[in-house]
Amino acid sequence: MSGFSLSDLEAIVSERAKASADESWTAKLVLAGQPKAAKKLGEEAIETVMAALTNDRDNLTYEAADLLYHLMVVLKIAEIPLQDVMNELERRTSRSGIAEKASRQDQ
Ligand SMILES: N=c1c2ncn([C@@H]3O[C@H](COP(=O)(O)OP(=O)(O)OP(=O)(O)O)[C@@H](O)[C@H]3O)c2ncn1[C@@H]1O[C@H](COP(=O)(O)O)[C@@H](O)[C@H]1O
Repeated sequence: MSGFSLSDLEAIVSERAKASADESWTAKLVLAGQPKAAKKLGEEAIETVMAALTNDRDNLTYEAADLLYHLMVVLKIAEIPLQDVMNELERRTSRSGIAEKASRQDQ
């Protein structure tokens, strides 16, 4: 497959958000608003967890794609650019997750 990226998906979601809700799932979710989109994200998260627990690689791959797509829609509705999330992830590369958790427990 190609080098399709989350950034490409963000651009698609942004474009399709402007389409008619009759012909676009993205537009339908955006029109319905964050409560509906976030609920859908939660459902996809649960389906992803179930797929992980059943050791079904194909299903986990499929559900992870659903999850990432719905996360992009939720970020779009919240007007949070993917780059902001990447910046936060980049900021975290300076220390391990274990060290970060320990520093919060010190507080
Ligand atoms: N990546 C996706 C994507 N992943 C999932 N979905 C839709 O999300 C919806 C999920 O609804 P459901 O929960 O009913 O589906 P489900 O999870 O299979 O349901 P179960 O049977 O598992 O309960 C379905 O309509 C899927 O088609 C997506 N819809 C759109 N995209 C991307 O967004 C683009 C624009 O899509 P539209 O906005 O629909 O034009 C597409 O070309 C894709 O690139």
